[in-house]
This record gives sequence, structure tokens and C-alpha cells, in this order.
Amino acid sequence: MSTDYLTQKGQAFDRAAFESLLRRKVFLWQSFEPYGSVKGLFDYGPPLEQLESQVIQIWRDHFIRSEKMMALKCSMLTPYEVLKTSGHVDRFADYMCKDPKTGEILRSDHLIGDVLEARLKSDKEARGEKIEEKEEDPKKKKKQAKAAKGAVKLDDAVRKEYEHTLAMLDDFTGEGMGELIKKYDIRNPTSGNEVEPPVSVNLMFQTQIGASSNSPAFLRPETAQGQFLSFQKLLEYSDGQLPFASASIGYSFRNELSPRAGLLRVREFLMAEIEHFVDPEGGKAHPKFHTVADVKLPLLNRKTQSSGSTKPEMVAIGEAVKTKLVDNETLGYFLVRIYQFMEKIGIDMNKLRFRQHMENEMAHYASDCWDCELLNSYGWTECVGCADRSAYDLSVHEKATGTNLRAREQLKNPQTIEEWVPVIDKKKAGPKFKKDAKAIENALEALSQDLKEKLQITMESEGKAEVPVEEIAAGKVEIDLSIVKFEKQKKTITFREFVPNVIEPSFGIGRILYSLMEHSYWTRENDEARSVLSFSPVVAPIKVLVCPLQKDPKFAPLIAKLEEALDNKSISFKIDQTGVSIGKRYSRNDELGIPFGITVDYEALDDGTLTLRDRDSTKQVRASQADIVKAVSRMVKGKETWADVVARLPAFEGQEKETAE
Ligand SMILES: Nc1ncnc2c1ncn2[C@@H]1O[C@H](COP(=O)(O)OP(=O)(O)OP(=O)(O)O)[C@@H](O)[C@H]1O
Repeated sequence: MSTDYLTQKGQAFDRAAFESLLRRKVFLWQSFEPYGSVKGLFDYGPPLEQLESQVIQIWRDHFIRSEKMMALKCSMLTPYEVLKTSGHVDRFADYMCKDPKTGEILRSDHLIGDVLEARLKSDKEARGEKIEEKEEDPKKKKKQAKAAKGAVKLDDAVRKEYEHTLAMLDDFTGEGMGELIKKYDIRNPTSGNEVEPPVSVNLMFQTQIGASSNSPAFLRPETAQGQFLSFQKLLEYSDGQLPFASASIGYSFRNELSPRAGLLRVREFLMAEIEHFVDPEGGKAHPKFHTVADVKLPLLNRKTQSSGSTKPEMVAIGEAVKTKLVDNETLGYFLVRIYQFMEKIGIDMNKLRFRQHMENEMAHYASDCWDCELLNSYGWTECVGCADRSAYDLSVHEKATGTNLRAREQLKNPQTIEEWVPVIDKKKAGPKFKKDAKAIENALEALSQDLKEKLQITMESEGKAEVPVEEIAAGKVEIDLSIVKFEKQKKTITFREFVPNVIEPSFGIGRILYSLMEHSYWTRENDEARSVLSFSPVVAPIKVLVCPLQKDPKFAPLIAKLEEALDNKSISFKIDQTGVSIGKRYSRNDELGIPFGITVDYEALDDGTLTLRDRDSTKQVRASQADIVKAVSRMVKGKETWADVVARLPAFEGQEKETAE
């Protein structure tokens, strides 16, 4: 199947050929194949496992080391209460519709979105809109003309309504989506059957800790909660100084209703999440913002999206923060760091944009949110979410557990303040409240200043008052002045206490890897189309292909020496000693994305020189083993490019034929 999506060389992207390469070269496959496979679960073979490990290494260096973040490894099994407090138990759900005849489960918003988009596409074809766009491509023109024959033109008003519905889809409740399904006669596209009304399904995998069902738990749907609950440890580790950031790389689990699009929507995936804790006073400034202020990013803001356009604008982040397009410096700083990370791992930067969340997409507590989206053959795909989560997470966990999740700022000048304080007659309170006495004392101290003042006035006028105490069985307690009174007392404070705000960049590694593989894929069109994966030398799973020119035992000592030299520099390599032609060996290893080939030929036997081939240009240089290994070592560390090497080392013209035999 071809799509409108183009490779880095401007060729039509052939997804079937791409997927066949991934299968052939054992990049990935659906898990548990001998048992019929499970949707949404994938196993990675050696090349993809290695690619992931290289990308993670760069991520660690780019964020954890360079930004001095505190790396954490938190438990994946998470007690029910934690996710109840975070809101996941009640709200981490999607709506699904069932096809009653086939039993197929469809995610309601995807179903509506897909059907309306297909109708709009068909309408465009019927109006000939696409045909005009691609006039220069006769093959496509023919295909579109054919499609247009079966296309259905929509009424202008209907077309507008569909477009509006698609833009607002995130706003619909289950009931609302049910009405849309009826109104637009939306059916299961595969069977044509009517579907049942949407029902809400929580996306977490539930389990229990220990043998008793009294301790329900979930597999975590994100790594973030563990990081929030480690806040006090992190604060201690950073000597109480803010801002600081924690980072966690680990698996998350979501029981997606309709896993699809390969690695893009799966049920178990690797996340790399950062929680940057910052004092909300001072506008969430970032100490290193000035170093990135001039970097321009492709930003697709809310206003542009509302106008129906999807074209991002290149804006310097300094300007974007100044005009409040991006809410604050810390958020802006991270958008730039995400951009630089993507560039480092070899993402095609023409296929990257930052899309601002529409108001209706954001969580109620978030103050701004941008997704880093990568374009692949499935369309623009959110690969990193970067949100300002305000003080929400720490506040809710503090409230639920009574643990202090605050930071303190030492005041330059101590301040004297007056505040209402409960003065409890413990001799009377103890016998009266018995086992609840401590909980009641804590609750009285935790009351707001306003409430303390109000309670004192009530007790003075009415002789008694009622105080809510969630922690005791009765849920409330009656107090009077013989037991407690609230007094205004002077107090000198030397610090300010606050709940830090959190900026969270959240990376889905699988989606990034998949997009990176598509961005790296192209075909060399010489004698026959040959697939190439142009992984940059820094991320390539294997760095070097070692090829003796022919199967000849004479080469063995030189190969052994070369192996030792590559090993000494920790360069991963593969030896291809099969009897096929050198050109064929190169091209089948181009499919693995190996950036360099070192050939040992008969000249090497005389003078010890080897040839080094660059995968993308197929150009070669000839030099001593030491020079070649040094050049490779520098290139895989990103310290030198092929252009630098070509400028330094003599070219080798006796290029082997690239064609297969
Ligand atoms: N089912 C999934 N499969 C693979 N990666 C995922 C999946 N769900 C989320 N991610 C990745 O985790 C990142 C952070 O998760 P987040 O909760 O922000 O995603 P989300 O907004 O729920 O994604 P979506 O709207 O696509 O379901 C995403 O940017 C994405 O890269």
C-alpha cells in the first residue's frame, strides 16, 4: 500500500515494503506468535532492541547527565489508592462500541473520527480537490480519478458540520458520541454493521498484591506517580534547593481498546518521563533559558488550529515565551531540549512540529501543554507530551495521605505574622476523644485560618461548634470552649512553604523509534529498488560491516586484527564472510542500517590498508587500519562526519559494483 507520505528522498513511501523489511531483518513481530499473537504487544529483535538502547543512551546523556536530573526506578505495580487519588481510577478511560454481530470492539472516538474523515476524503475526491494538487504525478492522477468515481459528494452544510465535529471530538461524553453515531449512521467500517452505544472502559490492567483481594492494584499507566511520591526524598537529595528534576525510564501499561498502527498504539510501552519541580512564584523561570532563547521551533498554536490550518510557524522560543504563546520559560526550555534530542537521534526535522493542546484537550489543572508530533505514514503522531501540570499531583497526594509534599524557601528577612492557633486542653480532650484525640488535634491544626476564626466566633456565640474530621469514623466532632479555643498568636517566620509546580515532558520511546525507522527508510534506485535504513552513526544498532573481499583464508589474520581494534574501541560490528558478491553483502546490510563497511582486499595483504565505505553515498576511502578505525570511532561518537573523513583520507575509486549477482 502506498500513501501520500514521502521518504526523505521524496519517494512515495511503500508501507508494505517497509514492513516486509522490518520482518525480514527481524526488527519486531507480534508477541506470542506460535499461540496466534496478541494485539498491541510486540517483541523486539536484535536490531530494534539495539536501536532502542542507543536512543535511550542518548536520552540519558542529553537529559539526565546534561541537565543533572535525578534518575529514579519506581515500582510498576501500583496500589489502588495511589491511582484513585491521581484520578486514573475514575477518569483514565475510553469509550468503546461493540459490533454485536462480529464481537469486534471499536474505540468510539476513533470510530467516529475514522468514518467522518473517510467521508470528508471521499467528498474531496468527488470535488476533484486532490486531483488538482497532484497534477504532475500521472500515476496518482489516474488512481485518484478512479477513487473519485466511487466518491460521494457532501452537502456544504454537512461537510462543515463534520469538520466541526472532528475538531470538537475530544469534548464529547459517551452519551454525546452515542448520539453522533445515530445521527450520522456510523457503522463498523469493516463489517458495515450497526454498533452498540458507547460504554466507558478503564484502560488500566488491574491485579492484586499478595494472595488477598483486599489489596487491589494496577500496572502503572505512566511512570509519573512514583516520581511524585518520591518528592521528599528528591528534595532531601538536592539539599532542599529548587528547581530540580527527576527522570524515569520504564514500562507503562494501558489496555488500549483498539491497538493499531504497529508500535504507535500498544498495550505495554517504554516511557521516559521527566518531572521538573519548580517554585510557581517567579513565573517558572529557567536558569538556562537564555542559552536557548534564539532557537526557532515549528509551533502550531491553538489559533492556527482553530482556523483549520495545520501549518506550524517557525518562532524563536524567546519570542514565544515573551508573547505568552508558550506559558513560561521552563516549558519553553524543555520544548527546545526535546527538539535538540530529536535532531541528535536523526529524526527528519521537516517531519516534526509542536502542537499546542486546544483548551478542551487539556486536563483541567494544566496551564499549557504542547505535543511534539512526528509525521509518519499514519499521519502526525504525538510522540512526546510536554505539559505544565501546575501543583495538582503533589497537592492531591498530600491531601490524601497527610504527607508533607511541600518545599521551603528561606526568607531573606524574617517576618512576624499573626495567626489563629488551636489551644487544646489535653487533660480534658484525651478522656473525651479517646483513640481519636490525635487525629482531631491534627485536623484542628490543619484547618484554614478563615475556618479557625469562624469556629471561635461560633463557639463564643453558640457555646459549641462542629468540625469535619475525615480521619475518624464519625467524620465530624463537636467542640466547645472548655476543650479548645482558637487564639490569635504572633509568630516569626523564617521561611515560606509552597507546593511546587511540575513541568512534565513525557516521551513514548516506541512511537519515536517507529517514526525514526520510517524517517530513515528510502530506496536506492539503481538497477533495482534496494531498501536502505539511513540511521545516523550515533544510533545505528550495528556500526560497521566487516567484509573480506572473498572467502579466502589469507584474509583471516587481517580480519582478526581488525576485530581486536574495533573491540578495543567498543565499536559494534558484524562480519559478513558469506560467498556472495561484495555489492550484495553491502546492500543487504544497508537494510539493517549499518552506516560503514570496512573491506579487506588483496591490496590489504600487501600494504595493510583497508577501504571504508559510507552507506548513504556508497563512496569509499582507503587508509591504514589505525586511521580507519579512528575515523569510525569519531563518527559513531558524533565527533566527525563522513564529509570530514573524505576531506582527510584519500578516496578509493575502485568501487565495487552495488548490484546483486
Ligand atoms: N498506547 C500507546 N502506545 C505507545 N505509546 C503510547 C501509548 N499511549 C501513550 N504513548 C506515549 O506516551 C506519551 C505520553 O503519554 P500521554 O498520556 O501523554 O499520551 P496520550 O495523550 O494518552 O496519547 P494518546 O492520546 O495518543 O492515547 C505519548 O506522547 C506517547 O508517545
